[in-house]
Amino acid sequence: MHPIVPTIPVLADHMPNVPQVQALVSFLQHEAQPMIVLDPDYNILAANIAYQRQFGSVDAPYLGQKCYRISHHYDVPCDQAGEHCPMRQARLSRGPDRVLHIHHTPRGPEHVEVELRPILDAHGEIAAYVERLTLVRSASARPSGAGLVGRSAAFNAALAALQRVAPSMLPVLLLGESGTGKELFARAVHEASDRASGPFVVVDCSGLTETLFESELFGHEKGAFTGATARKQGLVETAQGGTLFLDEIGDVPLAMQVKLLRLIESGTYRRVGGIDTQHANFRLVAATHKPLRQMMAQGLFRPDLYYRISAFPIRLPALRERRDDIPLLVHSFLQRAVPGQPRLTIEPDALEALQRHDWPGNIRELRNVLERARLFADDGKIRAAHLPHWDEPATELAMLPAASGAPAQPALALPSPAGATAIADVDDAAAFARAVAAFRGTRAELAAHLGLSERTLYRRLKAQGLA
Ligand SMILES: Nc1ncnc2c1ncn2[C@@H]1O[C@H](COP(=O)(O)OP(=O)(O)OP(=O)(O)O)[C@@H](O)[C@H]1O
Repeated sequence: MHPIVPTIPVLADHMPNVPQVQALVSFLQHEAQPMIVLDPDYNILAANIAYQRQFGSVDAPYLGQKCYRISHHYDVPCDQAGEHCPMRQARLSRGPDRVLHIHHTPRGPEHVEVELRPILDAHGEIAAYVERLTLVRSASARPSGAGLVGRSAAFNAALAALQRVAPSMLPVLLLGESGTGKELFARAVHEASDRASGPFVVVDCSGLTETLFESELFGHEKGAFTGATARKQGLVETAQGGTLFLDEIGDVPLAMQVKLLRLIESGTYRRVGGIDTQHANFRLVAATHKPLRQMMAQGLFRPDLYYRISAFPIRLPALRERRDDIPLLVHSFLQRAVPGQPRLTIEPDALEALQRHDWPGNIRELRNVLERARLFADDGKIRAAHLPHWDEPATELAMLPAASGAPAQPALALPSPAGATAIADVDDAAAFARAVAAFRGTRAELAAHLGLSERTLYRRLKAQGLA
């Protein structure tokens, strides 16, 4: 029996009579990555086997179709629909262009990296284009039970930057408000890099004293200080061959910043109490919600360290800058069903209310609001009445769902007297202190209530002398 050799589908009538293009089409057949050949008028002339497998669909023939129809369901090229069109760019520069798009695929919308290269004929004219498509697995454009989700322009810009930098060894600096997903992004940088099979080590730089910071990071020798009964491996050593994520780098004490700089510049360090030089091997990702440039001007952050870590800054958008993503995030979180509890759905009025809110606590706050609403959704449907009353004056009671009109609610022992501060006010130090004083519950509950991470809450408490 002869094996069946699949042939590359080609739109023969439209194939340019250019030998290079024809040779290319047969060459592409054996490429592992999905590729198509386009004419200068956006028509798909040929597609390789990998493309057929990943993007082809029997119900939607693509040969002879416009690429923007197939990938975006648009009637006009991407640039006329408000998106970046790589063909337009490649035509202008006569060189390759790369862009991150969301494509319709047989599985639904997916993030795809598109690279387009023009093919020139003997006269130097563009005869065709080759488009290579790479599925981006770092984030989902559909509701997903885990990982990063998003598809708004602001999210896509951050994701495109992540895709660019991940394969390199450049340090990455993630900048964004609390709860915008800095840790999740850092993990995604690691997973999209060559070091994905190595360790991903998180160092929380906040709340660590100088001595603790040094021994946590570099480890210590036996007998280095009272209580050092054995040699301890530091986090830099744990991160060997992987990624070291320095979370809240803006909180590193000045005296430690110089040691951190030395580590990053020389790739070497010494254990506390040790004399041998150790060699580090990690990729650095750092994050902060603090204005590092401003801190630099105030003498609170070393410029040499700043320039070292900020080679590739990525700004993570606040949730209010990516409101289009709220339905997607909501459906993703509702998918993350609690074991033993039925899946929830959300009514349009609730979704609208969520899209109107400003989300000072960002995605973490959204998760918490949904977790709370879950407790009131007796019939499995989240309604606007199950959400906090953001329109009312900022009191703790306004954070409770309405008593009237809402379906019977459990008598939740939700903390707090009226007059305590709600989420929107926590940037104000006095209001924050009042909220803390008025709150009755655990630290974790207080953090959830304020839309802060426990770490951020701890930092704020310490900074204001309330810890
Ligand atoms: N794009 C996203 N898709 C899905 N979940 C997200 C996304 N971004 C953040 N989250 C979720 O939001 C929560 C907060 O994210 P994360 O801890 O990464 O934020 P952060 O910016 O590091 O916060 P902090 O600065 O307070 O530590 C987590 O539960 C995370 O899983």
